[in-house]
Amino acid sequence: MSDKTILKALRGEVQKVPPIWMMRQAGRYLPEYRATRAEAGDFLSLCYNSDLAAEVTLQPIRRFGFDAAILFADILLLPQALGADLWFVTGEGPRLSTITSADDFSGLATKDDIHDTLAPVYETVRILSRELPRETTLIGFAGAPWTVATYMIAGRGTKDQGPAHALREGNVALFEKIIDLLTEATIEYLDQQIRAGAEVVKIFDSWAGSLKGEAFGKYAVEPARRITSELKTRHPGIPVIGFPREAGEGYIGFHAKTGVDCVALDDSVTPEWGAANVQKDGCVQGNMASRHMVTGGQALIDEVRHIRQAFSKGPHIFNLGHGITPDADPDNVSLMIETLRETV
Ligand SMILES: Cc1c2[nH]c(c1CCC(=O)O)Cc1[nH]c(c(CCC(=O)O)c1C)Cc1[nH]c(c(CCC(=O)O)c1C)Cc1[nH]c(c(C)c1CCC(=O)O)C2
Repeated sequence: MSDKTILKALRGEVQKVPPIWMMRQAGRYLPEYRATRAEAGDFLSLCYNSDLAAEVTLQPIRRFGFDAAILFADILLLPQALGADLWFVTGEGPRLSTITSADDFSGLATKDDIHDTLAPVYETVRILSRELPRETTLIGFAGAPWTVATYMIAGRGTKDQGPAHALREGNVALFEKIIDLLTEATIEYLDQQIRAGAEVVKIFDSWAGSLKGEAFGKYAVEPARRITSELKTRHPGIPVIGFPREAGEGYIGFHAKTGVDCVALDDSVTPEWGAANVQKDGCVQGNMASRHMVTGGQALIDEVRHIRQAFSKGPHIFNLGHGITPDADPDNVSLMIETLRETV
């Protein structure tokens, strides 16, 4: 059994000091990231340059000594591998060709055609599994089908995921074909990441919170369950982290319904609520507000201690509730880690 702290937490061990990593830990708040990104040319070129993608993955490990490294890539590389056009508009975010008709859908590739495009990502994973310190866990990831579908249908990020909800209500057959294709392609994508050396995989469902009631069950829970169960059949024991962001009540029972080993919590729930309602079923990850990485000070210190204490009775991986933002101060990241690791 591995003694890596992240893997221990995922096996359900309660540790005196919880392991820590941070969503978007490789990112624009770090000067060394901005330099490597400039060397690559643009964000997508960085994602597909295995040496430079491995380099930016390692930067926050060298600087801060996090317990886990997350593969540097993006959830939108999978739609690109399926044939969608993808580009990033500086200061605005991603743009994609849209999928809103049966014709658009029939132009997409199949789940087995994705690997030529994604081969550099698998190579990044192989480099990282050689170069990471032995105590650091390597996390692979993909977007959840619903979240990826919201970008493919709208062609961009949306506040309320309106276009995806409209398709779900107006043409459920087409909508479900998109979800099925993404579910199957995600299984193949994560399978290859695991073969290349990912020790854990995380499924990012950033827009799960806009699915309510039955729709949450069908399009957030069920795809996560299918992906998790198939990966665990192919790779017995592979730990899976689910992140149905802003699911609220939907977090309750998510471990059991999907089979994930860990549920990542955003900061719209309190750690006390998370401990009582979610951690009782298994490991949780989270959930400090990202703004503390901008504001720092005593409030940051108090909040790290508060979260650590609230989750101290069960398995816990310390993290933010969402990604760190470009305006964050790296010194606040150091302060968070020092505070967490102080003995109490
Ligand atoms: C929705 C989503 C995307 N990408 C991702 C999600 C799900 C998680 C979340 O909700 O944040 C996930 C993601 N994106 C990135 C990673 C790498 C690993 C990590 O450090 O966490 C991961 C896991 C790098 C990235 N992905 C992106 C950046 C910034 C790109 C840059 O360097 O300019 C990084 C480091 C770009 C991106 N990628 C995406 C958007 C909307 C944007 C633009 C917004 C922004 O600029 O922050 C799609």
